[in-house]
Amino acid sequence: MATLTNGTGSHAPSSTRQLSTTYVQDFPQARWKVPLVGEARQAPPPQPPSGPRKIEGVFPSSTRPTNACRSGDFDTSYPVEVRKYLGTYGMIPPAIDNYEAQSERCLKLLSMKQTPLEKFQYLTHLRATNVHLFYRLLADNVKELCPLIYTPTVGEACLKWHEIWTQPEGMYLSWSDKGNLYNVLKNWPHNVEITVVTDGSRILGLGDLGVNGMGIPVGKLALYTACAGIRPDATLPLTLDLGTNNKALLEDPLYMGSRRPKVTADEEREFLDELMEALTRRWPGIVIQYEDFKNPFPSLERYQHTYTMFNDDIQGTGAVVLAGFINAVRHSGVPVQDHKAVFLGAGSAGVGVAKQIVEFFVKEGLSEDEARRKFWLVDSNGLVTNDRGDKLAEHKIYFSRDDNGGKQIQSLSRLIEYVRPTILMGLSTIGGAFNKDILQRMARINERPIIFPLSNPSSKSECTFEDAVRHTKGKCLFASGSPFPAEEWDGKVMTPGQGNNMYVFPGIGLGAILSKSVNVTQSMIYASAEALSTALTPAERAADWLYPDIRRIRDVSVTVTAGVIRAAQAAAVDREPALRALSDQDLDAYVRRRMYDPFAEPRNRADELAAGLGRVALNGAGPNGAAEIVGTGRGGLALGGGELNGVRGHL
Ligand SMILES: NC(=O)c1ccc[n+]([C@@H]2O[C@H](COP(=O)([O-])OP(=O)(O)OC[C@H]3O[C@@H](n4cnc5c(N)ncnc54)[C@H](O)[C@@H]3O)[C@@H](O)[C@H]2O)c1
Ligand SMILES: O=C(O)C[C@H](O)C(=O)O
Ligand SMILES: [Mg+2]
Repeated sequence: MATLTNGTGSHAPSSTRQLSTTYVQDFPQARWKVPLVGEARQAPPPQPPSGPRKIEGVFPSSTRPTNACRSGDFDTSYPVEVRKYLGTYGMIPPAIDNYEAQSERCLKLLSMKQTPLEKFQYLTHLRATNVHLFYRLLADNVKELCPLIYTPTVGEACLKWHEIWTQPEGMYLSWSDKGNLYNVLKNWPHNVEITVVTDGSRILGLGDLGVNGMGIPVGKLALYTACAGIRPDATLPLTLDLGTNNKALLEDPLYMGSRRPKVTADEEREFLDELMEALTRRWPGIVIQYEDFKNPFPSLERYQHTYTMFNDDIQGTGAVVLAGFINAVRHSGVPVQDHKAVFLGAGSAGVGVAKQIVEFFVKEGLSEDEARRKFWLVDSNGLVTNDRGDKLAEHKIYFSRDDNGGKQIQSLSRLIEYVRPTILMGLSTIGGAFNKDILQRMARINERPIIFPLSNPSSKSECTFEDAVRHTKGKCLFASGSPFPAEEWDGKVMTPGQGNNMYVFPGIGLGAILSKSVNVTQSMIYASAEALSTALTPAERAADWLYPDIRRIRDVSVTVTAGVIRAAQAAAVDREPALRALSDQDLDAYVRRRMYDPFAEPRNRADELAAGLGRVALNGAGPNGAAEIVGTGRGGLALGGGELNGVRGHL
């Protein structure tokens, strides 16, 4: 049987590489029967025979993979012989496209879709029908397409998931599967290196969406592939169906999750205990990213020292905001020790970010207590203080103020006058909370106010970039969670930073995979922030940017990955000693080599075919007479005379 390639591109030399038979997006329904406890598993479906493929015109069906929908195999850039090799000959329109034609067709189709959600649906369809083309298109148009497959459009897609769902794209594990999770996971046909898991209980700033939250793991993992080159078939989007308290969804006949209230915290913990064990038994070495859980602190504390896992909303967000903060502090002209921060929102992201910045202040020479006291956190009950009279959630206590002199400040504008902060962060899910008055106050107090409205999606952003520029008269140093267009002020184009964890989680995950880390340590998270903060070009810095151009995200992810690997080595949690000996330059090159390149896919298939040529020679001439294959890189493949990677063959 053809086996899967390693998900990060850690292939054998291309000539001996074997073909991936199926892709995440296109598994056959019949294989998805879940065995009940004690029930014998369904007999596996017939597999293509192992050993070299026969290269003979159209393959007899017995030698073809059983799943006829291997989406990457239906690439219209494959020449006739590759199509025959893959068993897709006759199933694709006859013309052999080059990438330019493919891209033009896709972008035309995309432009015909009226709304972002329709564009999201088209791109979902493209991924399901030609996964490599989807990633080629994404690589070439990352700035334009990311907002359509990820934040903010993914938020709308999650709200409507039960109405727009067309095909499986990941796994759902239900409360009723408890005790049987490992068996259910066995249904997943691929070798998984990374999973993103959510219980759907806090999807962006949109609240509890139950299994509609699946859009988030799907979107995050698409970025893992696009930004960090983790092979699509090595990623597993995972949604826990543990009930929902969203009444509207529970009453909606189209809702696709269990119709039960959310399980208790204790029950969820038991479920997660089993899940963590099952995932690592099924795929030893798997990296597990927690995403969009309502209260993610207990699970992070419980698993971070025993599994290779991290929480993106606490740690990834902390890292990405720290990176932008480091750059903003440089541009602000205010010395590090003189900064003071007001945070609207004291949840997983707010506290995660504040803790990460505390670590930075400490590295800059402040004592931990001095650093902690630079933060004034506000939640839905006002300023978080020791004497507020309510029982504070565990994670807020560290930042709770004891110097408020008995005063409980509930208005953000009064708090700003009281604290006179240099930094205003928004992680509250309250769209528009940074109104004109707030922004003007910040601009009166500071020469360069640092304004980070980080809530997602755009409708929940505490302010728009346009408002921030206008009401601070172009003085703000700005980053938001969701993307905003550039603005002009005083004849100067101002570009907003996107303080979204998408800049770091791909590199954290890839770094953990490549270094084979046993844990994801806090030092690895911190390293991702430091690496990101250094990844700007001189031109980007000169223009006061806080984050690198998103179009360079693959290069940036290499830098972040390398930083994470070095931190894993320093913490001695790595299990890939060979990487320790590499120079920094060689480590970068190694990371790049391991990344999936969707543009190389046509060539990879041709390599496989070329590798089969020896067998053809043994068997005699192929059915099409003499032909040669030429690789044309991005342009796909064309039949004709020439050489491919030094391999010259006749069919
Ligand atoms: N930019 C990023 O990369 C990024 C990363 C993670 C989370 N986020 C966004 O941050 C937001 C919060 O996420 P979270 O995980 O912390 O959620 P959470 O539910 O844990 O926290 C929300 C916080 O906001 C507070 N809040 C709610 N209403 C308020 C009000 N009227 N005034 C003041 N505070 C109020 C809550 O009390 C709570 O402390 C979400 O919109 C999420 O999408 C952004
Ligand atoms: O999903 C995002 O865009 C960022 C973040 O993880 C969030 O929860 O908002
Ligand atoms: Mg999140």
